[in-house]
Amino acid sequence: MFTITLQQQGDERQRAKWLKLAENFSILGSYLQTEMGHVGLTVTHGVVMAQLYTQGQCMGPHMFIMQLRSLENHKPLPGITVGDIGPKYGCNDGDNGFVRFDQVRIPRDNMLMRFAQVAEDGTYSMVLDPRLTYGTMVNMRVQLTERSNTSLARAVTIAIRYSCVRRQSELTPGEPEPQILDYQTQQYKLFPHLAAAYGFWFTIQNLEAHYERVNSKLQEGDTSGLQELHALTAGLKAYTTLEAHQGIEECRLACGGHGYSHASGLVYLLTSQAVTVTGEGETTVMLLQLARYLVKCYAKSQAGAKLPSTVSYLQMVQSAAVSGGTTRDINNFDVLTKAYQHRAARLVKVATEGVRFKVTSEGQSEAEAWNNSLVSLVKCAEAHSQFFVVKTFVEAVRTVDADDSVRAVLNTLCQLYALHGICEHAGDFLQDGYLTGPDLQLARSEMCSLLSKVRSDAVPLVDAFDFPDQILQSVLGRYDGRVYEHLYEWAKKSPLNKSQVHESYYKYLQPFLQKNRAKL
Ligand SMILES: CCCCCCC/C=C/C(=O)SCCNC(=O)CCNC(=O)[C@H](O)C(C)(C)COP(=O)(O)OP(=O)(O)OC[C@H]1O[C@@H](n2cnc3c(N)ncnc32)[C@H](O)[C@@H]1OP(=O)(O)O
Ligand SMILES: Cc1cc2nc3c(=O)[nH]c(=O)nc-3n(C[C@H](O)[C@H](O)[C@H](O)COP(=O)(O)OP(=O)(O)OC[C@H]3O[C@@H](n4cnc5c(N)ncnc54)[C@H](O)[C@@H]3O)c2cc1C
Repeated sequence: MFTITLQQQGDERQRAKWLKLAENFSILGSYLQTEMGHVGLTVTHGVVMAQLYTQGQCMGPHMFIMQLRSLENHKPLPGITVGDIGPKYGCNDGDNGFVRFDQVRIPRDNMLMRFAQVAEDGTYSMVLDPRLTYGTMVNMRVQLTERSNTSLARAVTIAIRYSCVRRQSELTPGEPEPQILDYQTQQYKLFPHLAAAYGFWFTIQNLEAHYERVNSKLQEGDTSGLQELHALTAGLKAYTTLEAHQGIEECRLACGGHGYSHASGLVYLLTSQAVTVTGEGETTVMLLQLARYLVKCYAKSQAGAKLPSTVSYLQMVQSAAVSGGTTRDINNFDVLTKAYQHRAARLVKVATEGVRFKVTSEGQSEAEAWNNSLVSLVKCAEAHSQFFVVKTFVEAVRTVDADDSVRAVLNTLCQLYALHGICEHAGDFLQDGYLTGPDLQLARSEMCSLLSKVRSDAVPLVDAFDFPDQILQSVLGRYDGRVYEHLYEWAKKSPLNKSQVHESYYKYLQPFLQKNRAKL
């Protein structure tokens, strides 16, 4: 973060001034908060998040428009050093840069003053909640959740289509090689991600509606929903971006050797997904923002306060003895939702009590206790986010406007998503005896039955995402399935194939080979 000292001048007609310039592209902007921003070669201006000092006091982070380059010749302005940061893991079409400010002064007018203002005499005043300054990040986190799901859906489309084209080995001796999608392991790799893509889609509808509700209240000056929204978006951003990233990598691996080629389209998807895991708030940092909120809410509920809707379940932490102990209908949506609710509530309780115990019984400071509880805090935030997805998915398949056959397929996907999560995080559900060993055994075998149920609908389910080939950009995931002809065509386009004998042969290989042969 940067530190800005304001020069006292300017007025408040900011929107009229800046929006006019931005909207007709007279200036190009970047967001400069953390240590890698889009400022390299293109932009003329940046919105800098910096500590505001006025009348000798630090008022915390605020946003300022900084002109970085001359509008005449694009050269950096005095005191500003700006440039490109060099090649990255992905997103190399993005213009990420570095910038350094040395004794740069800006007019007071350049401070974005919607939520907090500095008067000409330096007096600071705050409108509404200072945390509104972070609002852009909330919006971007909703967008990244949406974007991640699109990327995951693209990856499963590619991998499932290719798995119907690719035939390998013998399933039944003497029979033709099966499509690799008929192998249970291939289904186990791909179908939970297909289910997640559908579950996340419904979750995003819910999240966007929640965002719109809070945002319209904010327009009226009501900030009461801000913290719940921030926590929810931070958690879902962290959870879905990472799940999508891991899902895309699994899809890539499931395509064997061709998954390693750029022709698959999966390499691009993977590297561009990686930025969503880190950008706009790194996963652990985001989960800890949510955990902070969950811990506060749990404490409030213990004191008898009513909680907002997405965390109201924390008021009902059950003991396993009340609810667990018998084998149950593990496919039932109520059973599944309650299991996830119990897991999340229990892990929030464990994390909160862990922090408290360290302070009260071990004499640790609040900060030490928090740091020594980070692993369980992250875990409870993950569990909360996954519970939100399961609950939303279940509600959506129960209420979706669809005919019975479509609803049946969605039911199967929802059960698969929830059962797969239980098998993956079995320890969380078993630890306090809420689910039992026999429950888990049943969950695993039901999950495997669901895999073969999804098999017959897998291709229509990915076709329903409706990605045209031009968007999918994948030889493996072509709608017409003509993978091998087009892999050959794709390979032929490599610049190294322009001539039958590459120029490097004459320059390096021929002399090398001739020298060796002469020694024989
Ligand atoms: C082509 C692919 C597309 C991908 C593009 C990717 C491009 C990437 C762009 C970027 O990355 S832009 C930079 C984005 N930067 C971040 O996301 C930083 C992440 N860090 C945070 O968000 C931190 O929380 C913070 C905002 C830096 C604040 O940290 P700090 O330690 O100062 O404050 P805290 O003590 O954690 O929180 C104080 C208070 O504020 C509340 N809060 C925090 N964030 C928000 C928010 N977004 N909305 C509302 N409220 C927020 C937090 O809950 C605390 O509240 P209380 O507990 O005190 O009530
Ligand atoms: C391609 C790309 C584009 C970007 N574009 C922009 C942009 O346009 N504008 C902009 O402002 N920024 C941009 N960023 C920066 C991005 O916002 C940050 O990289 C991101 O928020 C993570 O912060 P960091 O890099 O400081 O990581 P760090 O915070 O240094 O994280 C490194 C490690 O430390 C851990 N860690 C950090 N803090 C804590 C904590 N409190 N508790 C526990 N563990 C912690 C993290 O979990 C992580 O494991 C971009 C990043 C990328 C990759």
